[in-house]
Amino acid sequence: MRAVSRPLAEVVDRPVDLNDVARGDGYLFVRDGVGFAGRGVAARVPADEAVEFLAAVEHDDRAGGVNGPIALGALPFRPGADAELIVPAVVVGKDADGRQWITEIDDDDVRDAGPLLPEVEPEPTSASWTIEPLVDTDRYLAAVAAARDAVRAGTLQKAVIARPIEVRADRPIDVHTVLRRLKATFGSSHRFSIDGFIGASPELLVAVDGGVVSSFPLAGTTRTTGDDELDAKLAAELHASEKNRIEHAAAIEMVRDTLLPFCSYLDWAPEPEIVKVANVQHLGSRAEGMLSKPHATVIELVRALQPTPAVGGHPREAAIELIEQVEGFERGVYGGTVGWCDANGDGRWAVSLRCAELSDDRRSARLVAGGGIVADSDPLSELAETQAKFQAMLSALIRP
Ligand SMILES: C=C(O[C@@H]1C=C(C(=O)O)C=C[C@H]1O)C(=O)O
Repeated sequence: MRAVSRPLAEVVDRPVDLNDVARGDGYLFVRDGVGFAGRGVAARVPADEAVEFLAAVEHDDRAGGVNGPIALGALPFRPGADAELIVPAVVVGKDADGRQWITEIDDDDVRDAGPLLPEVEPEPTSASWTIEPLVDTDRYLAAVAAARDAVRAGTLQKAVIARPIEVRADRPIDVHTVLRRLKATFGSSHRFSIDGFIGASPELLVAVDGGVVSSFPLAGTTRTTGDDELDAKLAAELHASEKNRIEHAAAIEMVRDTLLPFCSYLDWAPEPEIVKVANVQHLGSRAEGMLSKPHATVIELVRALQPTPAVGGHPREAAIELIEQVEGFERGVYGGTVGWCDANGDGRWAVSLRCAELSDDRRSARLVAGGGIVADSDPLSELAETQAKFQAMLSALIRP
């Protein structure tokens, strides 16, 4: 397989929005205008073989030092689960320095990727909607209580309990329109679209960029209200809350302990910061370090980290066992990770949160949200937290 990369300006003479390249049938992974949009499928490869596969592609880099072909996709919640990544036939990339390029797989048997930009604007149509819990609220509340009791009994330090809902529309959901809305409201979150799996995750699991590794685990949540003064007060309470500090510590300690053996050094912010998105605010702790040489690929780091206690719990095995016993549904890709890698093993992976899985006919979507449970967790407050988290996708999907 061969690939050619060129400056985007050689191909298009107008500004390109990655959401328009991906639209309803392509691939997207972007945050703050930096990332990729792809079209067409050149190959599907097992995630653990993706870096090797890409390294075997002959890359003619006429754009000068760009990533070249990439593989992107989603890995399920369950650790080590098989997953395939997609190598798009055409990829438009944008980096933080403002460079824009296009990489095309130059192969006869690659499926037609269609025009790079849409011929028609998406039409934001209105529809009527129903929303239904897929697990009874009582069952969810009992699951939270069971997790809390397990922590009180000393079996666990923390477990994340989630619940699914289903949104149904009377006409197909237009993914292109939804992606544009997510960009408008959640521009700084990792926005993704992969075969009907769409979302806007605020949480970076891990990124590798030329030997530099970073991670930004989030855990501990409060709401936003639209009133900046009140939001600041809620943020201060979150920062001071013992319960949320315990939830947060479990997540960052695991991420740090997992990354350290791969690193020559790793720096941590001494205090968590507040990460505010449109619907909620979190405690987050940024980490950055240098990988030891020869350095691990981003896929190896993803496999080691995933799931962190931000979505699973601590200890991991006991938490996953409890989750599977009490939650009452299959998580699938929720709580997994979504991202991309290139031939050098660089890449960026977000935790699969604030997301929706669309049905093949795109008339329904499953949304899942959860929260970390510790000894002092209150089931009804946790229910309210999931409702706040659902707002991210609900506000992008539902426009009656
Ligand atoms: C589990 C979710 O979010 C995670 C759990 C958090 C918490 O318990 O406070 C915060 C951010 C995420 O790491 C979700 O959005 O479904």
